[in-house]
Amino acid sequence: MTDFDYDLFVIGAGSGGLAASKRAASYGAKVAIAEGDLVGGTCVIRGCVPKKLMVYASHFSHFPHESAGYGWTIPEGTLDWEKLRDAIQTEVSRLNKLHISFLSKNNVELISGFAKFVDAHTVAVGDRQFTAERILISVGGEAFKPDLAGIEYAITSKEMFLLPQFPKRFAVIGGGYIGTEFAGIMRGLGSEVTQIIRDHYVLKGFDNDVRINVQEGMVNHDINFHTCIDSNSLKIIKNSQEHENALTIAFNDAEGKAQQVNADVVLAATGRKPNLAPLSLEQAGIAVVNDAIAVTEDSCTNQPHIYAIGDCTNRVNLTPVAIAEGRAFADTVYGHKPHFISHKNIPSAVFSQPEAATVGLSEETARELYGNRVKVYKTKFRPMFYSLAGGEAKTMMKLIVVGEEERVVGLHMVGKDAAEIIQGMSLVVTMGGCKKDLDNTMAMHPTAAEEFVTMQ
Ligand SMILES: Cc1cc2nc3c(=O)[nH]c(=O)nc-3n(C[C@H](O)[C@H](O)[C@H](O)COP(=O)(O)OP(=O)(O)OC[C@H]3O[C@@H](n4cnc5c(N)ncnc54)[C@H](O)[C@@H]3O)c2cc1C
Ligand SMILES: NC(=O)c1ccc[n+]([C@@H]2O[C@H](COP(=O)([O-])OP(=O)(O)OC[C@H]3O[C@@H](n4cnc5c(N)ncnc54)[C@H](O)[C@@H]3O)[C@@H](O)[C@H]2O)c1
Repeated sequence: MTDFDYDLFVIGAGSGGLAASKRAASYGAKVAIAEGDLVGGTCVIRGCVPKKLMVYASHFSHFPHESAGYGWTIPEGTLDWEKLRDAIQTEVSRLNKLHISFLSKNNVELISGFAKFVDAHTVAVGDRQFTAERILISVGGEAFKPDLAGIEYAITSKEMFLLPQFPKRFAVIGGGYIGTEFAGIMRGLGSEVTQIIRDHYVLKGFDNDVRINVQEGMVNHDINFHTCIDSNSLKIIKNSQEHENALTIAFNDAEGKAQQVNADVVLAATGRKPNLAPLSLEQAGIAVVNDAIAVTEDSCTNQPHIYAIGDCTNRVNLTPVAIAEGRAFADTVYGHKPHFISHKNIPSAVFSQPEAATVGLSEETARELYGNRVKVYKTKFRPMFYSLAGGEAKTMMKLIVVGEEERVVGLHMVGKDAAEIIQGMSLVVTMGGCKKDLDNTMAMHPTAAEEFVTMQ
């Protein structure tokens, strides 16, 4: 028996908080979860799920010309944006209700409202206060907009799902996951798209071949690029109503020459930051480092009974990671099955067009770590689908191996079904497999994935 209202109070019902609260309750803990917005969090409400549905929607525009080579005559279609937007919101709302019902089925009490610390064992939600033996912070992150003139005219990924009108011209600032994914989505849905980035290529931090091949594919889909721009010179100007487009982005290019891009909607996809300001962390004496909650390997903060998981800790900001951290916390603290997750070799996909997926080390990082013990196998080909469909689409696959035994330390792919293929292939890296294990695996023909087991 404790004198607290709850054994565990979870702040934030997103991917991590939902997973942790249900797992802790399954071990018999008395659990409450506070959510200030819609249950489901970034991934379900304004991230992975509605984004992937938009990716699917954007693929249909390729059908008329791709199917022509296969003998079909499918007329060019038109997009009803409001219908798509509302259908996605209906699905989001179904998932929101489903997650609420999962909480109640798992005996987790939902408390609606934003929570903040009163002291190290007390949390306030509105004018109610709750005490708990342990507290888990899983408040996620929010879009970060740089301090540029006119930045208030740019929207963030959150508003992309709720656009009142579909933009004829769309511009995105940023070359990370979100900018690159939305550039592809909006192009596929019919906008004229310009992506404005600070580097030579999108997706900094990924293997260079991935970066180059994604960008080449995007250019082939008629996405305009401004690369190596001077980000200090960026500004967004609101145009008068007579102007063809609502906004103009002005900036200097690499040579210092002034450039302008007109657009109806500008997306600032310039990174995300942990959502800590409303929490009053100082009331509980919780340490923050580089704008994120500082945690140990087992997700414990500097207060031994307060834990933090997911994007608010800024380790690897992906849904499966937040879920795994949440479950590891609950298993360790309430299930007496202590374990923590490894943040190495986490597979990830960018749902750009072409799609990219990766696990393990890039060639550049592998060479830094292992020098000339690194060997690279690489292939680039036109997938069979396009032999009749036409077009320039290519698939690139790359295998990074180390040492005489040729241990596989990295796998990278750009092209159709990259995410589905790399999810399966990631097992080789996790299990410490070698090139010979791939060689000993019989190919499945005709597939694109078979290239990974037949590369010479
Ligand atoms: C556009 C976009 C696309 C993405 N696509 C992918 C993808 O394809 N694959 C992938 O793996 N990841 C993707 N991500 C990342 C993924 O969404 C996050 O990594 C994941 O949601 C993190 O989970 P979390 O539990 O840490 O936080 P969140 O899911 O953000 O949940 C935090 C919750 O806490 C609530 N909250 C915040 N403060 C308080 C408070 N004080 N009191 C009460 N509640 C509070 C918030 O309202 C929110 O519901 C995407 C992100 C974005 C923005
Ligand atoms: N498919 C997925 O798994 C997926 C999809 C979307 C988001 N996410 C997660 O969300 C996180 C955030 O995504 P993101 O794309 O917002 O961030 P990011 O950190 O991946 O990219 C931010 C981009 O903005 C640019 N930038 C930053 N400040 C700028 C400035 N002042 N001027 C011009 N450019 C500037 C950076 O150079 C970079 O290209 C990702 O790191 C990822 O963890 C994952």
